[in-house]
Amino acid sequence: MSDLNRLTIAEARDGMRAGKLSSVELTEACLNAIDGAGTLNAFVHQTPELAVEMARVADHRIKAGDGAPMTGIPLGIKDLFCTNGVATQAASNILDGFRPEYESTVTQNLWDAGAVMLGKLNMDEFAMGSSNETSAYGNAVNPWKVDDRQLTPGGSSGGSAAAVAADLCLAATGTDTGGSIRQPAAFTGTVGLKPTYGRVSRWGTIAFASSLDQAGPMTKTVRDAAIMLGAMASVDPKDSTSADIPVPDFEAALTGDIRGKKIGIPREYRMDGMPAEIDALWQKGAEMLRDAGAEIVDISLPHTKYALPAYYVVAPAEASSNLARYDGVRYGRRAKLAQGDGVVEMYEKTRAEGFGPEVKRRLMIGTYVLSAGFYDAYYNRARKVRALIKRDFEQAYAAGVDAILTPATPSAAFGLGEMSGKDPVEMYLLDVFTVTVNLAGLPGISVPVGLDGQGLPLGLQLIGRPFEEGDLLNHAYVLERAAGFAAKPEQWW
Ligand SMILES: NC(=O)C[C@H](N)C(=O)O
Repeated sequence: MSDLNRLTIAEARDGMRAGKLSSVELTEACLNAIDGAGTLNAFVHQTPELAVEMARVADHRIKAGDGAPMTGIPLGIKDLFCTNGVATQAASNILDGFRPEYESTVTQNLWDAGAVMLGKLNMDEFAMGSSNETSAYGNAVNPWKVDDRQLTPGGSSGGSAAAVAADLCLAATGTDTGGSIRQPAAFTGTVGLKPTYGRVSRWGTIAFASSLDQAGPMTKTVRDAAIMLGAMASVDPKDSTSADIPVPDFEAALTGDIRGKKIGIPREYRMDGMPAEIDALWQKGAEMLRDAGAEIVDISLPHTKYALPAYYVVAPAEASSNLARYDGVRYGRRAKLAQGDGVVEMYEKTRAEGFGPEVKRRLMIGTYVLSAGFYDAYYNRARKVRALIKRDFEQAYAAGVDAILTPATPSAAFGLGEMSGKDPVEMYLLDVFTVTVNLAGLPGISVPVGLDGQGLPLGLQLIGRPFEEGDLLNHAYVLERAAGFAAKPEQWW
């Protein structure tokens, strides 16, 4: 079989179980694809020897009849997950040289299930950004391209999205604080699932904004997202926000039957100036779900317009606290000091040269909104707005809505460099459809549904009830099948 790297998780799993291919063959196909894709700058640290070793173990396990659904599946890991002995930098210079002495719960769960690590994936620095351009490694590149215009794969999990879209791995891990899984998935024609807050352990995942961060799968299909979430999720005593709710079989929830389900279309998401293409795609998506037997209802989420400002207060506030630990003493880089420099100069110089401009901007915003005179005016007010946003969703679900359909992004992927130099708020506006879901702690999934006029992928977002990822995935599965999105980027790299 050639092009094994193009397989989905489900196809590879079934092939390995049937003895038609081995994990070593699959892993080697991915390693070759990675070698040929340097221009995409998706993988930033590779672990080829470890990968082949893990694949060998997986093959033995499958032969012994001890395989799990993820056994032998080669994955890319976002650079935000701590991996024991393997460089982990959160795409920041301040973590240059950091090799964790422990494994994040998410990656440990994946390795326990028999998955294979290919290496670490590019991202925005500390997951702050929507274009991958804040990465200390330089940005990853979207495998989709129009003429000679190179495009962003989105962010912050842009390396993960690029790697999955270009078939460098079968799937990848991502994290999502305000849209970092769903937006890059939409920009690359892949599937990205942000689980309910608390479904997946945050232990060992480098923190950005702890009350919003959630890891999830980035895959080629909805079925793969269901399989991979099952392996990533766990009840973890090491994370106090891990929910004590058993992990069900998400794949079994993919019945393809959504007859009688109620899908909400929130009127506040129909923004002024929304491109006609996005609006048309949204309507088409609603029709697909209606044709599958669901009832489409108009709903109101009245506090939506306050979500972005609330997010860009809460997230930087939490980041300023979380990133205080990078002081040149405990992790990664320490600045060169001059004669007579004391500990304060060491902190200052290390942080000044270690953090990039976007991270510094957020740390300053965060410190400001938490400072004595402004705490009530900004931080407390944002927390109250957050509670109202959460209540909007609760009311919709209490009224019988099963899932909510919205666009995933306000546009298709934009050109690299097109946003830089502009007001940073323009980039923040791209998160308009996704941040509400993090503020409310809900599960959300981006599904590729169509192409824009230039031939670039566009995604729709489905938002589900808390801890009902199975039902959400089933809605996404129906949408995926109806849309029949089969386009792939032409290989130019
Ligand atoms: N981390 C994320 O979810 C991405 C979001 N655009 C942010 O910069 O905060």
